[in-house]
Amino acid sequence: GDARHVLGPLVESSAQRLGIGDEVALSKWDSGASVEDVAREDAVLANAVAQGARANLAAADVTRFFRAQIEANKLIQYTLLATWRRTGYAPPHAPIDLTGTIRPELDRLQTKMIAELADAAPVLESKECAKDVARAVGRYAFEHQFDLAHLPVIALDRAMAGFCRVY
Ligand SMILES: O=C(O)C(=O)C[C@]1(C(=O)O)C=C[C@@H](O)C=C1
Repeated sequence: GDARHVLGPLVESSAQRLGIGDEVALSKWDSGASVEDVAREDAVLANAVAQGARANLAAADVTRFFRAQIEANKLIQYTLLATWRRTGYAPPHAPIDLTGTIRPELDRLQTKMIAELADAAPVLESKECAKDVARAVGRYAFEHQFDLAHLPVIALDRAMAGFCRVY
């Protein structure tokens, strides 16, 4: 139905955002910086609320959504870093510029996600919101042949849990 149509792009973008989390984790492995950067989180949320307002999205809906996106990103990072710490090494990679390259990439993706959030806004009013979201993630997993217990899917459920007003 309609929910399926409008939630698909948001789920795809959320998965893309989590994929960038892999890069962020590698940069933090190299720099030794903490996963959590509260000042950056505040900047991400403030920017999202401002962009959301121009798309007629309520601050509460935008904040709840991007908070969950950030929490899911940290889940990915903590899991990857712990895995690398246990083995003693991370996958080989070229130097990563978090502030010059990765965060601007997250910012560009966010602009796209605000538009997708606006397209999906009618689902917020549905009593089936949470079910629709859970099914949208399930469809993504099925299409990509990911097991539901696979970390990217677990993180995607976490990331999308902020979409609905009640989840
Ligand atoms: O930019 C970072 O340093 C990230 O780790 C990414 C991110 C995010 O999801 O936007 C996640 C955790 C940090 O607390 C801040 C922001």
